[in-house]
Amino acid sequence: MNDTPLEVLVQRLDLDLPLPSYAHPGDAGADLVTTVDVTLAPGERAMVPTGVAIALPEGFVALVHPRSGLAARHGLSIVNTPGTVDAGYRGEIKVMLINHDPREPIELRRGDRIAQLVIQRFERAAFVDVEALPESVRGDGGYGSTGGFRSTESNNEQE
Ligand SMILES: O=c1ccn([C@H]2C[C@H](O)[C@@H](COP(=O)(O)OP(=O)(O)OP(=O)(O)O)O2)c(=O)[nH]1
Ligand SMILES: [Mg+2]
Repeated sequence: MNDTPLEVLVQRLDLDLPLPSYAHPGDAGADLVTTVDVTLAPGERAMVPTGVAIALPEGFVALVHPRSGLAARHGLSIVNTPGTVDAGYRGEIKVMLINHDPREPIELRRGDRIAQLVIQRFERAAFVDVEALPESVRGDGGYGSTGGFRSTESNNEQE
């Protein structure tokens, strides 16, 4: 891993709240907080503001990922996980939270860490229109073609 961090400009739209921050050295995700109190009923979703806008360098994307602890403990996730923040986006980063718990509401307080931002390089593709694709070993097998949980399981109706 490159030791020099990538410089990302952050505009704090709420100066009482912190910049995105990594909990440990080497972490991939920098935590984002909510600027508002919000309660999510079971099954409910909400677009939650984080109080930050960023300017990514060209060729980078920021992905908004759920936090696994909140998912495991409370069933909190993100509807469009991972959310995609484009390099050209200058608006506030928002997180489309969802409460997957069937029974318990989730109460979030302003300043709570609700999601994490992972910054990555990406490739831009030139999409080339062709009539046929090169062959591959997998071919068009998918959607469980290799079996289920155990590799011994029968995997399709042809067997
Ligand atoms: O979790 C997210 C996902 C997206 N965005 C912002 C940044 C992103 O650059 C913009 C557009 O996101 P996306 O391309 O995923 O949404 P879309 O429905 O395709 O909207 P658009 O037509 O604006 O591209 O919304 C967020 O703040 N949080
Ligand atoms: Mg889009």
